[in-house]
Amino acid sequence: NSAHHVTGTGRGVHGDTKTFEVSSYQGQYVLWDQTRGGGIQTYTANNGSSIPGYLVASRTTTFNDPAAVDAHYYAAKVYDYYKNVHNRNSYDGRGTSLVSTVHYGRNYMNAFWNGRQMVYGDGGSQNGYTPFSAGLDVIAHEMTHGVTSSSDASQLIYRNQSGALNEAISDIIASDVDSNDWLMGEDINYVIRDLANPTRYNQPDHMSKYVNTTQDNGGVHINSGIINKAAYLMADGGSHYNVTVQGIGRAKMAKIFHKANLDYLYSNSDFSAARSACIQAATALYGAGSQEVQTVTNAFAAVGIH
Ligand SMILES: O=C(NO)[C@]12CC[C@H](CC1)C2
Ligand SMILES: [Zn+2]
Repeated sequence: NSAHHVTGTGRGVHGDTKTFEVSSYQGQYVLWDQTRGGGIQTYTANNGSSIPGYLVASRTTTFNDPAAVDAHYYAAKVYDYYKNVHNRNSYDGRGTSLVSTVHYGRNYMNAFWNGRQMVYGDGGSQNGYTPFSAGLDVIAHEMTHGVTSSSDASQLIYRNQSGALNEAISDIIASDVDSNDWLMGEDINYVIRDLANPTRYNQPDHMSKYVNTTQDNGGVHINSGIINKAAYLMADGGSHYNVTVQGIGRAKMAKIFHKANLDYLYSNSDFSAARSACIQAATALYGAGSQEVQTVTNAFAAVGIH
C-alpha cells in the first residue's frame, strides 16, 4: 500500500545524492524496499560483528548514512540487473529478500556473502577508509556469490579450481553490471583485480602460471585471473599466447557465464569443466556452429585450457 512505496533520499559515500525505495515502519522510515521481489533490506552492525544488526532507520525520508545509502541503492541496481538481463528474481531466483549489513567490524577491509546475506566493512587506511558498499562492482560480486551458492547446479566449493571459478564468476558478472571498465574495486579506492590484465595485480593469465598454494583457500582470488582473462577475451577479443579470439561483446559473454553457472557447473567443477560448461551454454544460447561457440573455445585455448 502507499506506506510501502515511499521515496527515500541520501548522499552516497562519494557525496552523490541518490533516491531509493524505503518503507514507513513504527513511525520512522527504514531502508526496506518492498517493490523488488521479497524486499531489499539494509541493516547496520554499528561496527559490531553480529548480523544482520539493526534495520537502518531515519525520522525523515532523508538518510544520513552514506555506506547504507550506497548498499541499499546498489542492491536495487543489482536486483534489477539480474531480473532484466537474466530473468532471475533475487539471488536465488525465488524472490528471497536481499539483505545487506554495513559498518561490519572495525576498519574492516573486506566484504562477503555469508550464505544468506551481503556484509560490508568500512574500509581502512589502505583505501582511505572508504566503505566497501561504495562500489557497484563489489555489491554485484557479493550478490553473485549468493547466486552461485543457491544454484543447485554449481555452488562451486570455495577452494582450489572450483573456488577460483566461484571467484571469477563473481568478478565476471560484476564487470557486466559495472560495465564501463574491467577493474574490481575502483570505486572503493582499492583496485585489486583487472580482468583485462590480471598480471597487473599479480594474478596469472594462463594455465602455465597456475599457482598451487594453501593460501587463500588454494588461491581462489589468485587463479581466478585465468578465467577472468578468458572472459575478457570472449568479450573484447584479442591475441593472447599466440591464440586470436574474436570478441562477442560483454553482454553475450555474461549470458554464457551465467547460464554455465546455473545449468552446467557443479560443486567441484574444475577449469576444464568450466570450458565445456561455457561451450554447452554458448551452444544452447547461440547454436552449435555459432561464432559465440568458436569464441568461447578460442578464449579458453588462449589461457591454456583445452
Ligand atoms: O573478492 C572479494 N571477495 O571474495 C572482494 C575483495 C574486494 C571486493 C570485496 C570483497 C571483492
Ligand atoms: Zn568473492
